[in-house]
Amino acid sequence: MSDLPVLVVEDDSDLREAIVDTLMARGLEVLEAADGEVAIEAMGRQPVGMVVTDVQMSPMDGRALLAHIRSHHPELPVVMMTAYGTVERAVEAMRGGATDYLMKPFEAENLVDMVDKHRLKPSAMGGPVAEDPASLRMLELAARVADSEATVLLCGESGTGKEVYARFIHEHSPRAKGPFVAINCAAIPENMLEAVLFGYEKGAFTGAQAAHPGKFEQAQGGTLLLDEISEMDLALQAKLLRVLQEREVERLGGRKTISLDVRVVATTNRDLLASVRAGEFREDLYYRLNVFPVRLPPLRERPGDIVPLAKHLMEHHCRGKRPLPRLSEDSTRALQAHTWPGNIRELDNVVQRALILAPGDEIQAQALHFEAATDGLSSTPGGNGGGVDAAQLPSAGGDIPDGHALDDALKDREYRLIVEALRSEGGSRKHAAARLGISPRTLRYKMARLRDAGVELPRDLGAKLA
Ligand SMILES: Nc1ncnc2c1ncn2[C@@H]1O[C@H](COP(=O)(O)OP(=O)(O)OP(=O)(O)O)[C@@H](O)[C@H]1O
Repeated sequence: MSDLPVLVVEDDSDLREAIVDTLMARGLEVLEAADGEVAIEAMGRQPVGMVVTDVQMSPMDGRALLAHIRSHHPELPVVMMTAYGTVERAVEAMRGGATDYLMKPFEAENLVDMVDKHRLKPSAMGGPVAEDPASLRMLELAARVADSEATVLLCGESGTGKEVYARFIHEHSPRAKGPFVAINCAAIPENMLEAVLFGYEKGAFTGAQAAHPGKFEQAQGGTLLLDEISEMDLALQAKLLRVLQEREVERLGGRKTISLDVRVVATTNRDLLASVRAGEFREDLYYRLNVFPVRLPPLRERPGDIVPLAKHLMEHHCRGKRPLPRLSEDSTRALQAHTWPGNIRELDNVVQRALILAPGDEIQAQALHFEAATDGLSSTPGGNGGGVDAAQLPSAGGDIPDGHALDDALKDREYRLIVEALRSEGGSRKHAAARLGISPRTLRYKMARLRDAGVELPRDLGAKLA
């Protein structure tokens, strides 16, 4: 999505015009209002990325506007413009929850710096698409917490965008210039995870031919994302807790401790508190990670995002390859009617399939094939059980990747076997793994790899451990 507009609220029309012109000259989208009431109306019509407001206005002044914003959009950045010499006003504004203040008269550069520093920039660096009010609230929250050093725990179903939000938090934090290092705790074999996280010295174990810094060290000065933290075994959880408490790490086989300056963001698609109750996750680690929990709602709870996300994903996949097709009205309706158990990852798969099936300039509903396994059988408009009917493939010149047919067929077979095994064992990973003749860890690993490859496992499966 494009950047959210900056809302300028000022009753002095000359000053308002000057501010608006200054911001527009920098390429920013701007909305204007002459007092608090008009500003609230404008915010009701469309989301904004920041408010710059005067204090003294009528009928509704800046203080009342700020109070309204804090109760309706708690995380929206608000900069108050106060008259020179009224320091008390500035203090009062900050107490009322203003993000910052500008003392009048101010230079154009000060204004621009202030706006650049605080405004929400969802489109920057592939940031989250957020159009639904629920997503905007989440984005505001993420922007607010980004500014702090707090450990963040992002919880949400698989495919809701936890990693996207983790990056957003990093990119909007004072550590943005530092590294962002991600590690998927479920995708690394158990016996390797400790070495990967904490690093090792040469000879620490068979095969350690050279010293290697761990992910914690690699993230120095930046952010470390511990993805799927619930999948870490209890012994390693204890070591992780120690590292987080002491803020220092010791490489495997090493003797010196290395001080850490790393902000940690963790994600989970399981109810971590339930894992604590079940004795699978350490309570002390849970509380250490849960300093600032952010829940990412499933896509079905933010319907206003579905079409903007579909367009964003289409743009992403078409860039440099083909002109962007339109979504027909019936396909828009079908997208909105689906419940998206696999969330945005499922939407991405649907979009990619549609682009293959509809090489023209419009995507019709029959090109939309929803995941077969998500709701048992089919939710495809064409009622084909979710599978792609060969008759619907474009005859020639279609954008079908070649050279991966065997690979895809094997992945497909593996996926089906895993789903079948999980189904027959009522979702128990332990028993499904036994049925497949592999360890539960390997099953978890394969499931994570499938997810990374964009394959969504049915939501009702794969959540139980025993
Ligand atoms: N708000 C968003 N805007 C744009 N793309 C998004 C958004 N949310 C998710 N995506 C895309 O959807 C896919 C899944 O997102 P992501 O990997 O962040 O989900 P997740 O919740 O971390 O999933 P999992 O729990 O399975 O690891 C990615 O391709 C990501 O780029």
